[in-house]
Amino acid sequence: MVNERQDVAGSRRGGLTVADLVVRYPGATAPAVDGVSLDVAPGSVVALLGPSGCGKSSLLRAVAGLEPLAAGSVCWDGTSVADVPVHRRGFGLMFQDGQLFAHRTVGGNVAYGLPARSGTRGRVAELLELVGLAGYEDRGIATLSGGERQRVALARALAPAPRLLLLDEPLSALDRALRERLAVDLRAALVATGTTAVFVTHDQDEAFAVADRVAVMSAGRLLQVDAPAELWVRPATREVASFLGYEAFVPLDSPAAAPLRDALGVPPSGATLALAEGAFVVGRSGVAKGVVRGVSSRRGRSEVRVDVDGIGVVTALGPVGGRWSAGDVVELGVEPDALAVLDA
Ligand SMILES: Nc1ncnc2c1ncn2[C@@H]1O[C@H](COP(=O)(O)OP(=O)(O)OP(=O)(O)O)[C@@H](O)[C@H]1O
Repeated sequence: MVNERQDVAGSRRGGLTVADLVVRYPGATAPAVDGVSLDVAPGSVVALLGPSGCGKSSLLRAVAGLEPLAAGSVCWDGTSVADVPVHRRGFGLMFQDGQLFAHRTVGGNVAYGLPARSGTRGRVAELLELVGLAGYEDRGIATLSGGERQRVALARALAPAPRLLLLDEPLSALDRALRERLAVDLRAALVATGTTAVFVTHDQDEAFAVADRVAVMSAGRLLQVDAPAELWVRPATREVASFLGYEAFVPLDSPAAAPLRDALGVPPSGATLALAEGAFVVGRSGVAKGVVRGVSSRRGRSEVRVDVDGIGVVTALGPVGGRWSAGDVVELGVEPDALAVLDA
């Protein structure tokens, strides 16, 4: 387990500081959040990433003030918010189903939460433009697609310029293509407004697309907190690596790992090498061989399940339109970006 250690200056640091937080539900055998410490710097976006039931929402809700803390603290700019009621914390919330007001127009939804004064129209227009819905003010909520509704929910959440925006799986009800597009737009809107945010998701790609730092959670604890690229290249443990999508693990000093070591330029050691999908590429100048077990296609590219001696069955990528049959022996090249070395 990692925890972001509070240094001596920790209590003076700006933004959100969660320390040793525990959330326990009545009757549950284990705490839902089990001693989590995490800092979110002003203007930065942190994703809480982990499998279903690991405690992401409980942590978010505790920060919002919607769940009582069994232990630990939640501070903003170094001051505890324990005694501050939910609506006074200045934190915004956005959920999977945007919870829009069906009887209000788009503009009416976005304006909700803004003080009634002149200039509201301009601010609403500005926010709608920010989320890619310029000119939607008078549309009824019932006439919008799911993706448009979440864009309105985002505009509404950003409208009062919350000092912290808490987003609980805001894209997970949408289909994959839309989710990928909205994740990019969501990040752009958060960055453009300088919003400090915590974003809950169980989707690695989404976490990587939206956040400056990703906090990987499991069973109520934080396993690793790092920038996306850092996390991908240096997952701290096998559990983190597996959750990120690494699918095979081999000792770095095993004979089967030799071509992979060469591709990475690392010497043999007691460490473990993790292989993600695409670590092997079919047809690229061969440094290894594999036996084809099955072939599928994703976005035109071939995904070839290959059995590599000493490694096992892994997913290699192949060119568009490649044709292989089970039992074929194929030459494999190596893609270093799909490899990571786990410390011993
Ligand atoms: N109101 C509640 N009462 C009792 N137990 C709860 C309650 N809410 C959550 N839990 C339990 O706490 C644990 C963490 O749940 P939580 O919703 O925080 O996980 P999560 O990572 O957000 O999961 P998901 O991605 O499925 O939403 C789970 O074991 C869950 O069953």
